[in-house]
Amino acid sequence: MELQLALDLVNIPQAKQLVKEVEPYVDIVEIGTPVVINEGLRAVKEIKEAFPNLRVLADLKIMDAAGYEVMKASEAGADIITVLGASEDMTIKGAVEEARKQGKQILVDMISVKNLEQRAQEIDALGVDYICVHTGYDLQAVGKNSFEDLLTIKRVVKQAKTAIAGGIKLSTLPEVIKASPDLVIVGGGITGQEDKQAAAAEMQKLIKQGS
Ligand SMILES: O=C(CO)[C@H](O)[C@H](O)COP(=O)(O)O
Repeated sequence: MELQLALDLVNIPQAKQLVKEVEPYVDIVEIGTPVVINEGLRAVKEIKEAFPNLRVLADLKIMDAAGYEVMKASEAGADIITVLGASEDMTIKGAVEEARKQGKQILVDMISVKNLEQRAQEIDALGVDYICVHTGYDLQAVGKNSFEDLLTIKRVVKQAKTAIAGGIKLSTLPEVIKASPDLVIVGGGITGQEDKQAAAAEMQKLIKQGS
């Protein structure tokens, strides 16, 4: 089980400072969608250059023209690029094909997918690297989480690694760990804490114990 730090509400200097604080405790750094919108793929490039030992995920949430976008994110230094599970199969296939050419990985974000069980099986057959259940900020605001969805994909996904994102905190991490996802993605649960290093360290400790 690995830990991914999601950076969503920061600029590039703030992102660098944050990663510096928690670097020993995380496996992957996510350059979140809002950061890419604000700063462009330059954010991916700068973080990868500053922290070459960490894997960097570009959360592009690709919905179309995946080959081109995966190529651009790869050129910027991303190791993993996200594509939406709600997109067409040919989009996801295009993403996987380009990622293979570039030696990169694809994480499919299942945010807003209604027929999760069936869609996860279809996407698993397309050869993606990760399938991630995700409760976005808007549904988190009305008290939703993805814990049940994680159990669903754990049951049906056979090839891809499984991941979970959306509002995970230290208090809810044990429940997540029990379901044994391959990847736990945490944003505010670390970045919103006074002592970010302590939060990340504690999370890594729980994850290692549960692995
Ligand atoms: O992709 C995202 C929002 O669309 C976030 O990066 C993801 O939800 C993790 O952040 P948090 O733990 O704060 O919910």
